[in-house]
Amino acid sequence: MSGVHDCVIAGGVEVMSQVPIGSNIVDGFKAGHGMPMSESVQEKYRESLKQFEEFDINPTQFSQFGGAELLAKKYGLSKEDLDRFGSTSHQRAHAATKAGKFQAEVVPVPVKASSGESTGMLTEDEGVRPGATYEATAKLKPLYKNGVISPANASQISDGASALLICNERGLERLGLKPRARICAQALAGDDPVMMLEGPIPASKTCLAKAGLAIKDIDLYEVNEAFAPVPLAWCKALGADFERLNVNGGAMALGHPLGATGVKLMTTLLHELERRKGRYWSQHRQTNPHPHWAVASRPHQPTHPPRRGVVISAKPGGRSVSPQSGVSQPVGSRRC
Ligand SMILES: CC(=O)SCCNC(=O)CCNC(=O)[C@H](O)C(C)(C)COP(=O)(O)OP(=O)(O)OC[C@H]1O[C@@H](n2cnc3c(N)ncnc32)[C@H](O)[C@@H]1OP(=O)(O)O
Repeated sequence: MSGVHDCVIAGGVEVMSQVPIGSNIVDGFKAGHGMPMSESVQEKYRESLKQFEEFDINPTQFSQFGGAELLAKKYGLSKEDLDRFGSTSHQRAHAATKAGKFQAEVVPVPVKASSGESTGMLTEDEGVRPGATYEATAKLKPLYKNGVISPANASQISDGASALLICNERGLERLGLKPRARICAQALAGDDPVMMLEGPIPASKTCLAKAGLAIKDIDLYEVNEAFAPVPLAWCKALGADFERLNVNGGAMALGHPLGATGVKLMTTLLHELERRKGRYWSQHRQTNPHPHWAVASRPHQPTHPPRRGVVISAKPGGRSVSPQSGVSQPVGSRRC
């Protein structure tokens, strides 16, 4: 809001089935606008990009898939670690769906067949595999030579939408609303653009310092499962408790409709924290090509439950190639 607006609707709509990740790069290239990774940028990171050779990944490109492989290697995460987490994500998402935990936060979507005929309402996220087991995920081959990333430990390509109203005190007064949560601190961090997926770690450390909190103070955390190594590396680096991480499953099961994911995570966290009568939650995601973001919040008095759309699984149509840049904010200290 940056001191400009009193009320802001944050959210996003993503139709990855029609507009795959990286489409703007592909279309821009076809239109003669070149590629985002110029030769000078590639030259700057030439030595670092050589790390991709081990996985037979084109070393002239910055790839999130490559970044996920590098992250797993750096944090000593095996394919078994990632696959176990992948199946846990499905099991947790299935248990939460079955228990009706998402009902209050999901806006059912009317569905039409391609013939135009109405086929009813879609009320649940589509990507969850009720019978997911480690044994089944372990059978999937890695996408790259010497790699550990497979479809079962990467986020799903999905369609989805979400929205959230954020106000300052004046905005709340004007609209006559009681808030459900207060944002205590936020942080952005830029990080290694080749590894690229490690950014939630410095962003989280800055955010905790700004909030005057330690990781042990946080009751629940959501770290986006863009790829399984992202939350697992984050957990190791922060000394966080796995049992408080993505407790209702994450993007490996529920999908990652890019522009909608941030608000979806916040909505799910708020509902779960209220159920548990917890105090603080934190949320982290890598937002290539933007800086990585972390936010610590705590609940306020509940009024109207926030809602989100269902996440609809879709077949992938493209691969992503994203650079990432950004700045770290200065660390101030404030107790929430
Ligand atoms: C900034 C950021 O946030 S970065 C993150 C951005 N997001 C991304 O980049 C998306 C990453 N994910 C992807 O690109 C895709 O999901 C991929 C490439 C990993 C996989 O794509 P696909 O191969 O089309 O996936 P698909 O869903 O068909 O699964 C492949 C196979 O694995 C099987 N499978 C997938 N998950 C599981 C599972 N948990 N258990 C058992 N089998 C599984 C599928 O059934 C399928 O089997 P089949 O070939 O016999 O039908």
